[in-house]
Amino acid sequence: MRIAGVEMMREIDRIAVEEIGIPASVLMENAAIACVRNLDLTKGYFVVVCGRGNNGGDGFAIARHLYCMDKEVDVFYISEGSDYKAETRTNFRILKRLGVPMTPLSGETMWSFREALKDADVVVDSLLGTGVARPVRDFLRQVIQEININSRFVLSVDVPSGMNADTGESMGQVVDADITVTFQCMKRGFLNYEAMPHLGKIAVEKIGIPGPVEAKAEKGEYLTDHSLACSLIPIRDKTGFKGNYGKVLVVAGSQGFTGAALICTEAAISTGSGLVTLCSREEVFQSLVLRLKEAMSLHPDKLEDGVSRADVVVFGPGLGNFDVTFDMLLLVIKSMQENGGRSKTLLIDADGLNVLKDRTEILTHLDFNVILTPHVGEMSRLCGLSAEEIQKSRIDTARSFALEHKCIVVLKGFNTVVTDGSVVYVNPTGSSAMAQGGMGDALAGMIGSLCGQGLEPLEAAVLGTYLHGYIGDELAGERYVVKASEIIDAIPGSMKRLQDSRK
Ligand SMILES: NC(=O)C1=CN([C@@H]2O[C@H](COP(=O)(O)OP(=O)(O)OC[C@H]3O[C@@H](n4cnc5c(N)ncnc54)[C@H](O)[C@@H]3O)[C@@H](O)[C@H]2O)[C@@H](O)CC1
Ligand SMILES: [K+]
Repeated sequence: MRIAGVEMMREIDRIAVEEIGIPASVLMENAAIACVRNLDLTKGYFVVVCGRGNNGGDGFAIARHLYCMDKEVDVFYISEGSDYKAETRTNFRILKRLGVPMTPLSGETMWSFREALKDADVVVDSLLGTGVARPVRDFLRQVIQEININSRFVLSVDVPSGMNADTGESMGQVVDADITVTFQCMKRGFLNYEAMPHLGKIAVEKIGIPGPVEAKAEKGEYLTDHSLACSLIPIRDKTGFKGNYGKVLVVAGSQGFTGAALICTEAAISTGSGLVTLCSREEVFQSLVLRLKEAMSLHPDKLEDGVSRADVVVFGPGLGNFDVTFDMLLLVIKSMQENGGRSKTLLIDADGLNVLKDRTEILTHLDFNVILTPHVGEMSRLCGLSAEEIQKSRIDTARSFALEHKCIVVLKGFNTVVTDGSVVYVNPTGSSAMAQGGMGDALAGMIGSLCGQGLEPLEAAVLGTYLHGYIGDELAGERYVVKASEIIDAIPGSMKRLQDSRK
């Protein structure tokens, strides 16, 4: 599914109407029907609050549909504007002629508006959509406050009124929706954490604009679809043997952090790697060897040999933020440059990222694929921006870092951003039930494993993140929190189910 900002939505609309010839009134009608589909029609009394733009026009059309269904509907509108666009005016006039109760909002009608909001089973918010162009002040601000204080359940049409659909920021006052029915594409601003409390559940509804029209205006930003993730799961050949499914070398684990090494290694095995080897720091090597079953072990003295044999190196979980970790990373990089280059992938996670602070230039001229999997704190150390700055612009931060350093960035957190600098996939799965130590180690092992099984690094990162969160969501249905080891146990079953579901 594509992600769009305001300018892209306008362009999609323009192409659909002007170049393809789809009447704007058809789009508005489809938008209204899509909203009605998301309303609880067992309810009887609806209040629709309409602004002056086409968002308001959607609201007038929604009110008509509800009226046709014999629902009790009250429409409140900002004012009868001579500036209505044609489709909005048409829908306004139809309602007038039908005799649907319509009240212009003003100081005098505020009392009856408030009472209607309190009585309504559902309030439809179509005051402002993507066209919010200036700070929300004075009267409109008061109208939004009344909606927030008095409503039982609010459906926002396209965008919670007062929210900037590009940034997710409040323009002064924002409607608190229970559900936001947004049209055609996921709005970019909805992915900012600041926006989330206002959005409620998000339903992205097509309104009759064909995919190729969207594609003409697109900016290479997508939400990972379930169907895309399912299609990426590698098909295992009946005659395949372990050598076909990738040799993954995990370089992980030091004193106090042996769990990270084991989790990462086990995750790679459970995701389907043919051969997984763990190389740990000397002081924990012996104890870790005893705990490995399917995986092999490699003494750190043999690191170079191990790298030369591996297809993928996952470097960093639990290695410690020490000079020796940086030295090991340099050794890995040198060995990968000398042995195989292009066909190999290096995934750097956790302490592998921490030791890159102020040294990221070493990533820029490598012959092989590099994937970085930072959480926001690690990203902050890598790029020098504060955590707050990054959280406000997660997509842009990840994208520009990936472009500059010629690598793939997986910026973890809710709505993990996966990008190679050219395209962006935002991951919709996962939740704070997964916010525990070890989760990132599991993700690193999963992505590394998928690279070794032949997926392009970007595909591996997209699928790995999706799967990781998807399994977490499945488990969180029955648990307060989900442990990394539970994710690992569930990987093979979930991959099989998802793969079978595409048949
Ligand atoms: N393909 C599309 O893009 C479609 C868009 N539709 C709807 O059209 C909406 C966009 O319509 P518009 O561009 O007319 O924009 P809006 O309806 O979002 O708002 C524009 C109106 O609000 C006023 N306004 C803006 N900021 C204000 C503020 N802070 N305080 C007071 N008034 C303010 C403007 O002067 C203008 O009259 C979408 O959100 C969607 O709901 C649908 O009708 C279907 C098709
Ligand atoms: K709205």
